[in-house]
Amino acid sequence: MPSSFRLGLCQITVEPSKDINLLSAKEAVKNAVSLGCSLVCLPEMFNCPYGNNFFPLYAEEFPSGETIKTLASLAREHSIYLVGGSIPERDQTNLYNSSFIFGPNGDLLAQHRKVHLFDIDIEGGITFKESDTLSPGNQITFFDTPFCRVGVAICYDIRFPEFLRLMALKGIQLLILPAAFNMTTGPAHWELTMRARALDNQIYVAAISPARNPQADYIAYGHSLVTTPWGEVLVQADEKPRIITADIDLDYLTKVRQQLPLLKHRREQVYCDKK
Ligand SMILES: NC(=O)CC(=O)C(=O)O
Repeated sequence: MPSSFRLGLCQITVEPSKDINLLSAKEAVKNAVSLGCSLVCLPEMFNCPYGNNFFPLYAEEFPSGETIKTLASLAREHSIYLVGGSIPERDQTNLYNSSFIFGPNGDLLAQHRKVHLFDIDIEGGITFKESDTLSPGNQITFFDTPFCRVGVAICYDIRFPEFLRLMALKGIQLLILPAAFNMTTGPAHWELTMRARALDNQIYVAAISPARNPQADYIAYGHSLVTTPWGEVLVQADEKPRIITADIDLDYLTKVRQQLPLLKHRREQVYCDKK
């Protein structure tokens, strides 16, 4: 099993046109591959502006949707693992915020439906209610590669430590998080939350945002980043369209876990004790 590999994060701008978004995604994935990446990731809602008025209009069904077919053929064409950010997915009468993950032969390896819906109302900041149009998923998601076990969650899911701990206990070593924090929560919590989840689970965390688009109703923060199992930021973009890469080193992860054995030192019985 190779002990390191290169990860590519495609921070593309999301426009009102789905066609333009698919072209940007294709171009960015091609560029990430030319930089030597074998696992490539796109942002949350990369084919659709982030808004309840857009989700039903841009939603696609598996496997016939245009974006879904594009992702499968991109993975096959470049022979890569592709975490297809997320898109609005229609399944009968429900809509989900879903990530489709494809392997090097273009087969679907996993699908994650955002579990924690972003229903918030921050005074002087931002109000959003995903549950006006979306339904929640109900499970954790991970898949295996020749390099390591990879977990996938979407944006607000990262704020729930119990959820990430479940994934860590299933053996994930890298979390891929398509995400779109905003101009209120991004500056306050983006880096802190990614570093905290990486540190407490001793995993790599890669969070992929859309580039900041000041014309959008919902303005994404940008700053896609990768953190190490030690809680450091390995690489971070600014707010512009960028491709960033990171070499994920599984020997380093093992060393951190050996020297500071947090997962082994858990006292589950104490945590479950009901007084
Ligand atoms: N957009 C989200 O799902 C989450 C977010 O912006 C935040 O947690 O902050």
